Amino acid sequence: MKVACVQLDIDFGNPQANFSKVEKKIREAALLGAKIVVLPEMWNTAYDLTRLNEIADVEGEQTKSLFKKLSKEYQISIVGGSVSTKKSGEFYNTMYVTNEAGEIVAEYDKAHLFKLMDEHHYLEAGNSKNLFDLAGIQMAGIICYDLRFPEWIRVHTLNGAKIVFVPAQWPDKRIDHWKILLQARAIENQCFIVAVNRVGSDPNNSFNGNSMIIAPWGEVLWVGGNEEMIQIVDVQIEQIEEVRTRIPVFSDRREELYK
Ligand SMILES: O=C(O)CCC(=O)C(=O)O
Repeated sequence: MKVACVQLDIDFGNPQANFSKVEKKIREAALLGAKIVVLPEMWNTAYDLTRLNEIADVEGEQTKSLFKKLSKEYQISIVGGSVSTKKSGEFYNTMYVTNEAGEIVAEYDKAHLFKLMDEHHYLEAGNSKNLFDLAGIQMAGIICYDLRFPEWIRVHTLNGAKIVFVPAQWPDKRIDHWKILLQARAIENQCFIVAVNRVGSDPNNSFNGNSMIIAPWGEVLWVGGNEEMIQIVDVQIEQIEEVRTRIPVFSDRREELYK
């Protein structure tokens, strides 16, 4: 399964520029042969939180319509990173996912809001899991800070997720945490992790990419540099079964001890 990570810079508070860049990048990834295209977090506005009322995507309509159009045109799935949305008058950090038929198969609001970047002052937290099926394979998506909650990823892999997507705007000053946590989540859950971070900077932070694709044994299949790039990796789903047979972590769990 060919998965494309689209690592990009984001124009602060300028959805128009970001929509046109993202459309171009998705087209480019599709023409390179990707079957699943993955974007970073809050790519429509970046963290311009004080202006969300003007710039957030109302009911996610612009995002959904772009993804549906491109998914149908190229028969690709899009794991749409996330966008800032305004839904029923409240603001969210929302991931949309489309399948190859151009149907929306997931809508997820970031569950753990990141106080260090003021999300809790401006956004509402989501309360639902994010499991979806693409090409007959169960997958899951979390967003950035959600990565620091191993139980949140575990609940998704216990429900069958074989690939966990992690779009982010993870600042360079904590990039070591990002890399170590991503690798740990892949090893402990014996699943693929596909993580896409942004590059560039905003008024408060700078971002150095390091997007990653990690195999269920923990091997880093690809790590991005510090600039915009599209990378396609062929993810071999059958590796999961091999790893889970070699070390049967899921059947060795002692659920009764974990309360
Ligand atoms: O947990 C971190 O260090 C970064 C999290 C973050 O930047 C976010 O959730 O937007």
